[in-house]
Amino acid sequence: MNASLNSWVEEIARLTKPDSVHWCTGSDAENSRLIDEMLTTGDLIKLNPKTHPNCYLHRSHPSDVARVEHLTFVCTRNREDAGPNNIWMDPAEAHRKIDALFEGSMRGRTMYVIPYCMGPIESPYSRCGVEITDSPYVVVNMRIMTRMGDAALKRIEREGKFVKGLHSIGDLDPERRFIMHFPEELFIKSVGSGYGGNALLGKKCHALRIASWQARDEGWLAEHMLIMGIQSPEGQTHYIAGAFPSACGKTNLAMLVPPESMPGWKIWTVGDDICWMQIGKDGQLRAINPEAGYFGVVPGTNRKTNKNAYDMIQRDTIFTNVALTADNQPWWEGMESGTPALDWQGKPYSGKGAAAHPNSRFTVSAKQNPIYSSLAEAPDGVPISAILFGGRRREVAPLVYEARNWTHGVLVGAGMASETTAAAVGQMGVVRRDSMAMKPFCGYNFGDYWQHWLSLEGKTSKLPRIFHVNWFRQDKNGKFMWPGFGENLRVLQWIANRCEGKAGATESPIGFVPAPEDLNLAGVDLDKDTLNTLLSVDVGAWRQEIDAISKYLDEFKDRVPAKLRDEQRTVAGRLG
Ligand SMILES: Nc1nc2c(ncn2[C@@H]2O[C@H](COP(=O)(O)OP(=O)(O)OP(=O)(O)O)[C@@H](O)[C@H]2O)c(=O)[nH]1
Ligand SMILES: O=C([O-])CC(=O)C(=O)O
Ligand SMILES: [Mn+2]
Repeated sequence: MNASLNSWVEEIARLTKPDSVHWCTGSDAENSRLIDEMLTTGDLIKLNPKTHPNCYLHRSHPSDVARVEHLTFVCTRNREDAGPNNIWMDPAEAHRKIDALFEGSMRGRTMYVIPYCMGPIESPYSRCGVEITDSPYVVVNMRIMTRMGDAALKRIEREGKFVKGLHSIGDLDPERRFIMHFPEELFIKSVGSGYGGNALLGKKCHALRIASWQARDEGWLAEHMLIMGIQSPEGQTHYIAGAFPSACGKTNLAMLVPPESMPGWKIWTVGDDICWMQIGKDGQLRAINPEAGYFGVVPGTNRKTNKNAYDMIQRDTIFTNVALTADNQPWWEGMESGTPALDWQGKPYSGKGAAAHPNSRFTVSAKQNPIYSSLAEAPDGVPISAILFGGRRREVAPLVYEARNWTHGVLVGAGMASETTAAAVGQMGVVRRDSMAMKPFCGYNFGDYWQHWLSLEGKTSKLPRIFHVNWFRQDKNGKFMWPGFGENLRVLQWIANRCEGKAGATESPIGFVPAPEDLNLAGVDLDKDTLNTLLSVDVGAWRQEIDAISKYLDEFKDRVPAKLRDEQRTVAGRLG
């Protein structure tokens, strides 16, 4: 047994005073026992076993349904290292403040010790952690989302190094809720929330906030990206990584079903949320998915929009905050069948408002995905041909454009903006800058992060091409102009062809945009005017956009790389 791990666990037990300590093995028997206990306490509700075998519903506290960015801290010795993109607290003060809430917080409860590995156990790109929690819901979710238990513990004992995560649900009072990160200590402390992004510490806290810090030090990237393979009818596969903000389409794109009018195309999912990339021995940027499951947005999922996701959540799935039908089946908005009887809080559904919470989620093993890539567990990951940046923009951003080069692509990512969603507490639908979809997740100063991205160019000549996409442009009536979902493959086809030098494009001040004839639109229902709008670059609007990006960069003062500043001026110059 690893001595430092042991003494840390003992120290935490002295602080939190649980009734008992349980080291999780990850076994089926352990999982069944925890589920049975939660059925007894009411933490889980068994769903209809005829329609949804081994499926459970968890209802979280109504004040605890999403990530809480205003309560999420990055605690570095030097304030500037956390940057204006994070809320900072002095590490000593943060420890003091949060430890007071951990004092005796596990009294009457079991303390679970969860050794986990982010990434395939055998991959040199993977990293391990140990989460201590008093929530059995966290344990059963971590078992799906990570490689948890004995195999991870073995790797931790071998390596000696691991990220520490301490979590307690506390009393769920938002006044006593904090998600704190100590990147210099590889330590996470989270109290007062049981919601996924705040409580499954392997996910956002470790695999993004702490890992982004480690990645900068070690020369790799930890990103909020999906990873997918697109196979052409000729059998050529390109792997693409895509950064879209929370609830902006990563899961759906990663599991895309090709439209009937594109026979022979195949899609393979590698990951739907987090992507770790390193420059491989071959000079290619290679990606692994550090997760083992999906913690996905439920509303909107149906047989037409995302058949792969819909099919896989019919069994062995944990649902959080969905509605229920009269015969105990899960129900949500956009499901397109069935009727809700109880809303997500378990109250009789009144017919007013949403029955399922807009940020209700499913937790399911990646192994249940019918198109899970055969290379998803490859220790060396997959080679990335293209990186996509995208967001929800009802205006301004065209359907797709390609950056001129790496530096321009980094500016495109840095300047990204998107409308806020239900994935985090706060106002919805407000456009905000969300660099590389990492605004809530980068564990250090964005200025340094952009510099890190720029620096990759000096390390290999085989970097992927960079594109920006937007499926969310709206017409005057607020209707999405692009059909989205499976039809997004048409844009991916153009992107794959660009990577092979096979597709045409028109040069615009913001980059290369396809002309209508450059896209394969056979079989898609889209009128000419709509298509022209989707592919147009409104120079006036873009002048305002680049001004806004310039002001945004100003916030990062002297940490903004000069090269990024120059690039922004070049684009401004092109816009006139
Ligand atoms: N109109 C339209 N909606 C989409 C499209 N793709 C996804 N959505 C909707 O956007 C919402 C969120 O999509 P997800 O794919 O779950 O988002 P995500 O980026 O994986 O989100 P996180 O898990 O929060 O990081 C769902 O309600 C989808 O139905 C699209 O191409 N067009
Ligand atoms: O973190 C979560 O709980 C879910 C998620 O993927 C996100 O918000 O981006
Ligand atoms: Mn996410």
